[in-house]
Amino acid sequence: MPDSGPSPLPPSASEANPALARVLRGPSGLGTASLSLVRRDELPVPPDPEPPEAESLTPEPPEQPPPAEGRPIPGLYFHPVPEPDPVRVEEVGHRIKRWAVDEVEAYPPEWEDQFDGFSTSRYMVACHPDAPTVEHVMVAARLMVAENAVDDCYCEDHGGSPVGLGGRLLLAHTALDPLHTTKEYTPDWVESLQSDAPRRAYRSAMEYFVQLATPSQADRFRHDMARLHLGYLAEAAWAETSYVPQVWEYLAMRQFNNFRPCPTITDTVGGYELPADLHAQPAMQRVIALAGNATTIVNDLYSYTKELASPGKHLNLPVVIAEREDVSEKEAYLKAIEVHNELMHEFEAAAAELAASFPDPRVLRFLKGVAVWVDGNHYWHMTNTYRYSLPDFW
Ligand SMILES: CC(C)=CCC/C(C)=C(\C)COP(=O)(O)OP(=O)(O)O
Ligand SMILES: [Mg+2]
Repeated sequence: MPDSGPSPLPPSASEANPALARVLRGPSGLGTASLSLVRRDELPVPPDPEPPEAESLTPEPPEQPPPAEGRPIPGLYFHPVPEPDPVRVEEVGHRIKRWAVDEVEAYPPEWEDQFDGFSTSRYMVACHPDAPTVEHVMVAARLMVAENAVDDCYCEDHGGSPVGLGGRLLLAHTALDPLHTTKEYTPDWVESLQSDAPRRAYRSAMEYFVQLATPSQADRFRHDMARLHLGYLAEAAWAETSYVPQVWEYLAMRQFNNFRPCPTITDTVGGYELPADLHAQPAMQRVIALAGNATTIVNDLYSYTKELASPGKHLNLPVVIAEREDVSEKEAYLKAIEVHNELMHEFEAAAAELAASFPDPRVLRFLKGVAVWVDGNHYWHMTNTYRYSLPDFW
């Protein structure tokens, strides 16, 4: 298996937990090379536009973009990641914009700044350093853009609303999980898939995804997307009645309205398969759920000020804790950090336990892929200063 760089854990944590360190290093030894089905491609380095001057023949080191900015939330438990490969970031950036603009018309020209500010390519390259080709990263990038188009256009920022959301989500879900019906009604359904940006994006992103995924990986993804849509519906139902859930109820909703569909495609994007019966093991399901929950509470923390500034009451963990536990905004935010940290520790403990008890190389590589996704997700939130800013609590 290609090593994707240094372990995302600081040495002390890896040393303290050899099973976890092994998970993060990934499988090695006889037979494990075949777990990567495709070799990682290298992008050609573009030629210099000007031939070098005679006096400047001393080779200059290649120019690197400055490291991304952003500061971590004080007290948050996370692992730093290496800066994502800049050549890949640029290439994925070009390709994803071409896809979004030309192939699926995912957004109107006036949203271009927001599309660029989202930095899909940096996000996905950071989360999938073991993808064997740029096209593998693109599969994750298209799905990410499509998922955000649905969230923005149906649920939130760009004209979304809780009213009628169930119908819209169900019809969009058929772009992932096709309708099988009579000849008379099929053309109407096919036409509907082109009728708005979320459906065009879902349909196209899924078409690319199934070309790389096995049938069981595609089915896993459909199931995770149904979970996500269920979470959106609970959030919308509470918004319609102005219900502020209890903290545990909020956490249950956020386990579904969750990043889960992103880390669970790590094997498809990595060019191998975690077989369905291993994916379905209860211990694996717990690891995946904890990883999804930690990554999603990271979003609640980094997007806190953005959501406070948005119209109406936007639920996130600090907001719900403040209201339901009758504490100040700052106390609630600090408690939400503790909730996140406990989820992260539980995730790592569960992953280490599973790795030790089930040292199948595909399980180890998948666990590593999920752990790297968790760290890349934190990196993206921390460095996305276009989108997020920290509250003034320290
Ligand atoms: C990419 C994907 C599967 C997203 C699904 C759920 C989702 C939109 C999030 C977990 C992000 O939460 P939120 O809607 O609060 O996003 P922002 O805070 O607006 O970035
Ligand atoms: Mg948020």
